[in-house]
Amino acid sequence: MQLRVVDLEPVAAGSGRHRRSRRGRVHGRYETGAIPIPVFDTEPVYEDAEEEAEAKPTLPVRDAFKRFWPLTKGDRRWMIVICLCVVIAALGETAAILLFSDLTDNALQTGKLSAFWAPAAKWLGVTIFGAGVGYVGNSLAVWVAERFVMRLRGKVFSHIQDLPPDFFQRNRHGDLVERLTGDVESVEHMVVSGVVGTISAVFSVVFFSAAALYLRWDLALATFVLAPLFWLSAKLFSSKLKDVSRDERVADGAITSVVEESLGNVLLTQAYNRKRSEETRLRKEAKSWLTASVLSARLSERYAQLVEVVETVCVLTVIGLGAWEISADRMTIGKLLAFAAFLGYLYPPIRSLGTLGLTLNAAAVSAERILEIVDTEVTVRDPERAVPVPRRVQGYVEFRQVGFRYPAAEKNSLSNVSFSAQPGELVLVTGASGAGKSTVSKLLLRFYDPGAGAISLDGVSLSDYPVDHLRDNVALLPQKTLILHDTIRENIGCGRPGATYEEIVQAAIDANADDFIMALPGGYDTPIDSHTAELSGGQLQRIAIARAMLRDAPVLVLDEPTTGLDALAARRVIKPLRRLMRGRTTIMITHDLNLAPDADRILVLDNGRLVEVGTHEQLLAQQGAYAHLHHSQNSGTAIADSTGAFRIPIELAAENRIWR
Ligand SMILES: Nc1ncnc2c1ncn2[C@@H]1O[C@H](COP(=O)(O)OP(=O)(O)OP(=O)(O)O)[C@@H](O)[C@H]1O
Repeated sequence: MQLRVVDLEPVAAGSGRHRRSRRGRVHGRYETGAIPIPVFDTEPVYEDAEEEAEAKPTLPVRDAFKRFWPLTKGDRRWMIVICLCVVIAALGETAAILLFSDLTDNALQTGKLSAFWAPAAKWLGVTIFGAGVGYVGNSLAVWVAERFVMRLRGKVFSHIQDLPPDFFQRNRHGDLVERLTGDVESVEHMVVSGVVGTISAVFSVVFFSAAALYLRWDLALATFVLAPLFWLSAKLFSSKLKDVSRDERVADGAITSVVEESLGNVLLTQAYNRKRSEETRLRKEAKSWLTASVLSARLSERYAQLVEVVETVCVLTVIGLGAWEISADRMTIGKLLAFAAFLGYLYPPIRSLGTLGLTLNAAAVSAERILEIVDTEVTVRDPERAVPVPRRVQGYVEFRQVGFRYPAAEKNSLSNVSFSAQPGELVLVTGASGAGKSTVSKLLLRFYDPGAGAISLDGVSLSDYPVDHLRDNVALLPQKTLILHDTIRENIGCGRPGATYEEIVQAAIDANADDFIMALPGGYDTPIDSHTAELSGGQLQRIAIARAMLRDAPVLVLDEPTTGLDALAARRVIKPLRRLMRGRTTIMITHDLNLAPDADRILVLDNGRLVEVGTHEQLLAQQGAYAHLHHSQNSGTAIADSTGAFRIPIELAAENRIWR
């Protein structure tokens, strides 16, 4: 009938990848091996060792608790039920021990079997009842704790998806994953398990102390005097364990980083014969990890053994005192055994309460890390009051004196940019690397709102469109081909949820993708991802084009659609792209001036300013920035783009007029 619902001891060592979940864990009756390693195992895996060593929670535990407590709404009644189960189970255990004492004194000592049955039946009854209560309480505790984790993770996940692109540039993905997993669980240790566990520990201590006092108040007082020894042991080891466990986590994080980076750069490693140096890097980090984890294990073991010794000292002291009392005929053997049993129950919750502060501090660090996400403001929201907007826009785009600066940037990325695109027009935005081209696309998709000026679609400010509605009307084909880890069918189908199989196939046919998809053994049901070996970069791009076809948005934003493709692959992509652009307003961000003659208008950006506007012929005639860019490509003086790739000279494509 054990019901120590929650482990109050600090989270076990190891980073998220090596963490052992301790939620819902039930204390063992005489458990001394639960090693309270005071680890803040929720700090960023990727931070510098020095930085990490200094990380301390600056958020008071009480404030952290207040921020997350509202998430228990709806489950608080269950938490009360769990606490009731805890109280009943503690009472049951107390009763069982008293019955055991009764049984020993009345049945065993008197040697009459008839004296056995009544207390034995009561003891069995109490145990069965307690087992039922324990089962209900423990199951409920795990259920409530998991629901809290699910709710908190869902909330943070939902918020994170609305955050602007610069948030993801500032935070490493591995660290965000860690916050959504390990940190969320750590907060649960404070809010749900923490509350239930504290109540559980307090009631256990009260009942077992009361029973011990009832049995023998003088022996009970001796027990209480010895209890601080547990607290002293925890204190003796806590700071050392904290430091060494942090080192372990830092090393663990470093290993993860090396592996992640190495796998991500495997081509570089192989092409430049860096295998040895990568292995050396891993070995170096693995050595630090080994040292730290062995040290941590040794310290933990020493702590566990010390607690064993302390507990044995306490039990022996009490038994010694008891033996003295028995020899003087002031105590029965049954009472002494019952008393020793109470000690076995009493010390674990005392130990838990002693290390409560460490658990809460660890959770407060996690809470801080989660709040950093939750408190990051979503920069774009739906309009507060509904404005009538067309369901499907015509595609008239206008930028009016738009200025924009990224959060925390020192200078504007766009200044005073004005242009317009009529429905069905192709507007090409070009300029040197860093000129602000991609920023135009981010503002059009409303990842950010402009700091100055206005952007409108069909004459309605973008901020007056509900965000989802706007993005239904403006489709983005980004520079990096975005491929889901799913089947080809799903990858195309996500362009328009609910699209039929026939519509998906038609989109693939229009994107010149059907042939190579059907040549795959699994056809449209072939699972793919962005590193899939069966498909080339150009083929993946055509799947992305098919997705955009299916989306059928009146406005299209193409961000460097041929970047990363060789001339042949680029040529294969261009036909379907032209099909996609037909009848839609297209804003094409590109360095590649091969595409310029097709454009109705070309915008040349320089340092965030619009320096030239016109058709290909007009701008060439002007002999300005555009003519210079064009000349660079045309003369073979290849210019490097943001990715360091060099553009093909314009003659290459001009031979075939691939855009025509
Ligand atoms: N998240 C950001 N925070 C601060 N500055 C940024 C951010 N993103 C971009 N910038 C800056 O804004 C300017 C314009 O960037 P943008 O990506 O629009 O240029 P681009 O013309 O598309 O460049 P490229 O051709 O290299 O992709 C650059 O100076 C860039 O450093």
